[in-house]
Amino acid sequence: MSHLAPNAARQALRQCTRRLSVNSPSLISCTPRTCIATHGRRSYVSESSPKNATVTVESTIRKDQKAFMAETGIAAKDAKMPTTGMSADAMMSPAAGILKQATIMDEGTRPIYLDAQATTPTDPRVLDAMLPYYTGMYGNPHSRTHAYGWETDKAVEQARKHIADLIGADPKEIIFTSGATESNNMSIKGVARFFKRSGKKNHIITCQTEHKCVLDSCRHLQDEGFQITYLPVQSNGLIRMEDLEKAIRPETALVSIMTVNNEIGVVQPMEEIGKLCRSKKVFFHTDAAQAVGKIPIDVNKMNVDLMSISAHKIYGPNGMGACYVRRRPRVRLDPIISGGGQERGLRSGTLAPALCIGMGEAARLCKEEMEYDTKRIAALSKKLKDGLLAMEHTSLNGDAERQYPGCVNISFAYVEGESLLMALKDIALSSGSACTSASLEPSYVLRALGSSDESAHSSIRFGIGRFTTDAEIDYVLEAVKTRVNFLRELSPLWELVQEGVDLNTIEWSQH
Ligand SMILES: Cc1ncc(COP(=O)(O)O)c(C=O)c1O
Ligand code: FES
Repeated sequence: MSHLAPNAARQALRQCTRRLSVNSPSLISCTPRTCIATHGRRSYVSESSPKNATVTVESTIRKDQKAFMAETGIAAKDAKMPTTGMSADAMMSPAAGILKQATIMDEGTRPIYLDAQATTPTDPRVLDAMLPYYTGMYGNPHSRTHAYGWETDKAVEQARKHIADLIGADPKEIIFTSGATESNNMSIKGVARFFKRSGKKNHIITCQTEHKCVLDSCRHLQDEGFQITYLPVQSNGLIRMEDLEKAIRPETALVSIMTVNNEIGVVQPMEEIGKLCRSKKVFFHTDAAQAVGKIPIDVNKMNVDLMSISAHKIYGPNGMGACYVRRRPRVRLDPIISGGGQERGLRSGTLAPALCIGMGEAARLCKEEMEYDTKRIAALSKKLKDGLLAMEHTSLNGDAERQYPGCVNISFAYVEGESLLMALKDIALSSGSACTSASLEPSYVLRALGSSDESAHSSIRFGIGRFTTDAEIDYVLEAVKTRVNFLRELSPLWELVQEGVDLNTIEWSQH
């Protein structure tokens, strides 16, 4: 049974505003129960287990929309079905057909969301867990003298336990932060500055394909006199263990290598790195923002000493994260935020209970549903990858085996990435990380893999998440195929390729 009283306010909050497809009727909202019946989305009402929901999750938009229309009385003419094939007329009249379909959407409709690495939608069950801590239960969890403080503290500690359980840690080793950016700053600068004070070590090893917040933290430390080694990666995106071993020196304080890359999804050899670092008595930090909750993580098996986690990548709230800091052997670090000494003195400031509790619930759900989510996401990923790679001149970026399936990065040769993104406006996609998406520079991650500027420019990241549906993938596949073909037809280079000209043999005149 649902644990929530069915009053009007709750009903309103439970209304789902998610749109399943670009062509869904505008302003859809529904309660979880009607939603699961009509739109195939997993219910967050507790009596519905994910297993029971499987049958509806895979239902098609077409069927969903018929049911929705019958239920809401929306006339068929008002609700367009997603077209899974282009009409001959549209193909004949490209500008009027193909791009129009991409850019002109009914008022209120939103693109299909396929950018799960940038952020994930908050799971309604997470929001449910958070709400009481924004209203009645508003105590400061650090207040020790009354029940308001005690009840909030209890819930915050329960959340801490859920996060610890997800990564095989002790709850005392979880420090709440504002996100993975802060956790990365805290780990890298904190360990480095501790060692600098003790005058012992002044060297850090990281990797060229890390997230900007890791690279930038290292650059700041360089200004403070630290030496940094930026390890290269192989063409599959993985580091070479020999390179790491060679780079470790007696002065090395920390190795920071991410678990899952946010642009290409490759999973670095965590256990091997951890084993090597432990044997050399070097602390091992990992940015696991894209890994925790998605793949099994055990900080002890991996010999990880510090780990950065983000709540909004696991269907939890934005502006929330955690840092795992090992207690045995104890990791020493200087705090970057000082004050009242909360969070073991490592991160002062009053906690935001609702955010902590939301992150805890998100972690609990990830653990409980990881097997189920992984199966679904892997199946959708396979379908997408197989479909896209069956097109001419497309290639997968990153190692095909050691890759988190929810992150699919594909290069479409002879198509300019920005043009393709513009032609795919009905799908929310990105060519790389959200924080660098405003820049027209080719991705530094793909460049580190050895991609040419052109190839990096023509790459798109497809991020599949918990709420992505089979019908959405069908739509995306068809749309990408049609629009890539359309853009290629406009490209003079493509024409030459079709004529059998090897572009590498052409000497371009300089003007
Ligand atoms: C690998 C990686 N590290 C760090 C971050 C930053 O996380 P947050 O938004 O929680 O600060 C992100 C998200 O953009 C990420 O993908
Ligand atoms: S509209 Fe909420 S998922 Fe159906």
